[in-house]
Parts: sequence; structure tokens; C-alpha cells
Amino acid sequence: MNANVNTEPHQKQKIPRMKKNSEETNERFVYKDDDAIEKPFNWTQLTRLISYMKPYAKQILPLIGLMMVIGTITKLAIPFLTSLAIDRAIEPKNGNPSLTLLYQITIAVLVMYIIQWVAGIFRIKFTNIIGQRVIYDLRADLFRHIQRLSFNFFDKRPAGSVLVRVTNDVNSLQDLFTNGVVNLIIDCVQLVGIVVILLLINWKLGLAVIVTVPIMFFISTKLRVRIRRAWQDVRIRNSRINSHLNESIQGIRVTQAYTQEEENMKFFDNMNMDSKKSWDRASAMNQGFGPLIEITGGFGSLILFWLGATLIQQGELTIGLLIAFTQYVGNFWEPINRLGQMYNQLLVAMASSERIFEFIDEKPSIDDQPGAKKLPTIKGDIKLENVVFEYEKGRQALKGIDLDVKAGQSIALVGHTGSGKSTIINLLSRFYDITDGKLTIDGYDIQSVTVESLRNQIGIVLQDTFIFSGTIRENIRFGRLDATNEEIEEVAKAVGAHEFIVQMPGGYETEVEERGNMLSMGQRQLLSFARALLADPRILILDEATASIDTETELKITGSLESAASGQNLLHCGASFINNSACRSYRCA
Ligand SMILES: Nc1ncnc2c1ncn2[C@@H]1O[C@H](COP(=O)(O)OP(=O)(O)OP(=O)(O)O)[C@@H](O)[C@H]1O
Repeated sequence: MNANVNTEPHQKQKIPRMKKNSEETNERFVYKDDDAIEKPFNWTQLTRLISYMKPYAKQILPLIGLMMVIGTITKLAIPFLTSLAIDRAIEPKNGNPSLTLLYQITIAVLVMYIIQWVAGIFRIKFTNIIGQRVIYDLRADLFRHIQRLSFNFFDKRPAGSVLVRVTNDVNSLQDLFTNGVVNLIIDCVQLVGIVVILLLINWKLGLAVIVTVPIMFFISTKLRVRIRRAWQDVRIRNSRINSHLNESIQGIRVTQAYTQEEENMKFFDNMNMDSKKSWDRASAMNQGFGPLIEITGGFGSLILFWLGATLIQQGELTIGLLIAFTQYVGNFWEPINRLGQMYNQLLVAMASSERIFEFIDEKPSIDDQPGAKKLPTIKGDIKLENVVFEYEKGRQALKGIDLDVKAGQSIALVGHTGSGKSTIINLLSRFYDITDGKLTIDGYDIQSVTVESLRNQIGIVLQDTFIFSGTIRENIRFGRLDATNEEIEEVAKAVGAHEFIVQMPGGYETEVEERGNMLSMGQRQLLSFARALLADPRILILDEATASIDTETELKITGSLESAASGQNLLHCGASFINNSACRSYRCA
């Protein structure tokens, strides 16, 4: 159980509590579906999960089955051999004790232990292989699918919530696949085997033990469920701390600029305290209930010895058989206990898999329509006719826009903040579909062509450029993966990025961290320009792309873009309508 939490965070410094209700405060870091710890058992979902094992079933499952059978037989044989040792070799009813027989039985027991151990090793090895492959496939499926989902999906969800599903939720299924499913089968087989043996040895004693099963099962599941929920609660609170930490570190510059460190500390302290309290609760429950679970097994043994002794006195049972019986009963509680745990594990898996399948089942709202054709190489005539668009139902971001851009034209969209300039750009690339009206490129309705063939011909440079971790060269190459080094340097020169790149310690091979923090905003934009030029799109869209670039460089870029874009469209979208950089370089539309 994960108890990796600092339990004494408040001893040195007294920090004032926030007045706000802590639950309310922490809600900021939880997506509404993400804090469901468990969900009711759902057979369809379980079969869907198990279907991930299908590709490996033929190869690996028979091997696992074989190891299971060997392990179970050897395990069940040991108590039987022990009873033979006592009743036949140590204290036989008829005749003298036989040391030779005792040696033989001891060696047989040893061999059984060794076989059981080896079978166990291989079984774990094979189950791990299958478990890891299933988790790999599930994670890959989820990631592949998430990459295809449309912008409006991400508009609705915090990035952290998406991240948690690919990491935590997939990981929480790991146990189910590596141990759970196989253990479930082993335990069921073992239980049936033991019940049969117990009844065969002595049906009265067997029945007495079996009657206690439901009580034990109930106690073990119910108590465990409470302990596990308490630890899950700790986990949730810890992941809220992580989310807050993430946000605090990302926003540290703003926090320090506005001297909000103390306020931020209070907020953090509130969460930290929450985590500490939940840890205290879980820990207390563990200490209180844990031993209780252990002694439930003792209760069964009590009945066994009392009734067993009576039966021996009545001559219905031998000492050897009673000892074998005790061992079987020991083996009996183990699977029952594990089945209780397994049931809990299954409920957690239900919650995780529901969240995972919710994403996998989410259809991208922007996808190729049936019969969509590839958009041929376009000239670049763009036409918007009475286009209406709503991000959310009932709230129009664009109200009947008409726009006619001829191929080869460079135009600038100018308008107030929030007037819908970026929205038009989003619609052109089909990041969203228009709500009403008509949007065509070269006369093709953009919804009638494949998304890939459309986006391949449109290049976008945003103000908030995204630089991936990797080298500068790799970042530019993102525009066209098969570009040569010469082509990359050529576009870098064209946009005026070459000069600063060669001055970097590693030149084009300099590693830039995620989001390009070591580069200035303007340098990041230059890389982004180079990337877009390399892609050689038929329509180039600049969304406030020159906002962070000095005038001289901007003129250089626009010059090279115009020569590179001769015969292509250049759409420039500026933020403000007076001091708009777009107006300096382009005719304002
Ligand atoms: N993802 C979104 N979900 C919901 N509403 C949005 C979304 N993006 C933009 N909007 C809304 O749509 C309207 C137009 O936004 P848009 O980003 O197109 O404006 P803009 O003209 O590009 O503004 P700016 O010059 O500030 O970049 C705004 O009212 C904005 O609140």
C-alpha cells in the first residue's frame, strides 16, 4: 500500500488555514469523472478488457494453464503426503514406524515443493509477459485515439485529466492483467479441489469448515473494501497535490511577478493538510482492521481443532489426516482471501476501464465523411458564404461571415479581440466544422474531402508556437519529415533564423527543452515560420505570428514568405485593429 506521504508537515512553521472549504478549493484539480474510485461490476466491460488478451491467448495461455495445473496438483499433494508420513511412517496403526518410508515421503514432499516453485516462476513469467503486452496495447490504443480527437474534446477537458487516464488508469489495470485474471482461475480451481478433498477426508469436518466460508468472505471483503477506499482517497488527494504542483511550477513566473507566493503557499498547505488527514485515517483503519482480518482465519482453525479432536477420540479421524486437514484449510483461506481482494481490484478496474473506454469510444467530431475524396493540389481560392459558427450551442462566435479570397492573394484579417479571427482560421483547417453556411476551397466543400489531404495543404504559424523537446533541426523538420539538412537550413535562412541558430552552442543540433523555454518568443516564432515554410503549404496562415518579432526581421520574413508564397494564399490574422503588424505588410481586408 502506498503510504509515501509526509505525515508531519506542520511542525516547524504555522501557516494560517484558508477559510474556504477545502473540498471546494481542491475541486479545481479534479475532472468530474476522475475521482470515481470504483464502479459496479460490469460483465460487458470485463469481457472487453479480457479481449485484449486474445492476440496472445493461443501462444501464452496454454503455457500458463499448464503451469497452473502443475502448481495446483503439487500444492494439493503435499498435505496428503504429510498425512501419509504420520499415519504410515511415524505412527502406523498396524506395524512399526518406518524410517525408510519417512525418508521417501520427505523426498517426495521436497520434489513437490521444487516442482511447485519452478511452475510458479514460469507462471509468473508468462503472466507478466501477457500482462505487459496487454497494457502496452491498451496504452497505444488510447494514445493513438487521443491524437485523433478533435479540438472540442480538448476544450472540454483539462490536460491533467487526459494525462491521468493514459498513465494512472492504464497502470491500475496492470495488476488485473498480470496477476488478477490468472490468480482468479487458479484460486477457483484450488478451492474446488480443496473442498472435494476436505469432504473426502471427513465430510463432517469438511462441512463444518465450509459453512464458515461465507462469514469469512464477507468479513474479508467488507473490511478490506474500507481500508482500500481509505488508501484510494489518499492517492486522489496526493494526485491533487501533484496537479497543483504542476500548475504552480508552470506558473511560477506569474506567481513571483505578482508576489503571490504566500497566497499560493496557503492554497498548497490546504491540500497538503487534506492529504495528511486522509493518510492518518487510512493508517488508523489499517492498524485497526488489519489484525481483525488476520484473526478471522484463526476462528476457522478453532472450529477445526475442536471438532477434529472429538472425531479422533471417536476413532473417525487419524492424527495424520487432521494435520493434512489443517494444511488444506490453511490453503483454503488463502484463495478465499485473495478472491476477496480480487473482487475489490475488479471494482477499481471497472472504474479505470470505464474511463479508458469512454475516451476510446469518443468519436472524433471532425472526421472523414463517408465517401470523402482526397483534395487534389489546390490553387487556393477560399470562399466563405454566410458562415455561422458556435463553439457552444446557442453562442455564436461567427454570425454570417462572407469572405472571398482568390488564389495567390495575401490578406489580413483585422478585428477586435474576440471578434472571431482565429475562429475563421480554425474553420479553414477544419479543426471545427461550421454550424451553418458554406466553406469551400477551390470550389470543394471542405467537409467533402479527407481531413488529411486538406490539412496537408494548409500551414499555420501561431503566436504561441509549440516547440517540442529535441534538437532545433528536428523541430524545423516537423514541417516535412523527409526534408534534407540543406532544405532545413535554406528555410531557416529565408526566415532569418539561421543567424541565431548557428550562434547556439550546438548549432542546429542544440537540444531545446519542451516548449523551447531557452529560446526567446521571437526565436520560437522564427523556428515555427521555418517549419511552416518547409512544409510548403498551398495556403499559409499566420495567426498573430509576428507579434513577438522585431520589425526588421518581420519585414525579412514577410519578404521571403511572399516570394516563397507566390501563387499561394497568405492569410494573416492580427490581434488589434489599429497597431496591427499585419497592416504594415499586407493589404488589410
Ligand atoms: N475553444 C473555445 N470554446 C468556446 N469559445 C471559444 C473558444 N475559442 C474562442 N471562443 C470564443 O469565440 C470568440 C472568438 O474568439 P477568437 O479566438 O476567434 O477571437 P480573435 O478575434 O482571434 O481574438 P484575439 O484577437 O484576441 O485572438 C470569443 O468570444 C471567444 O470567447
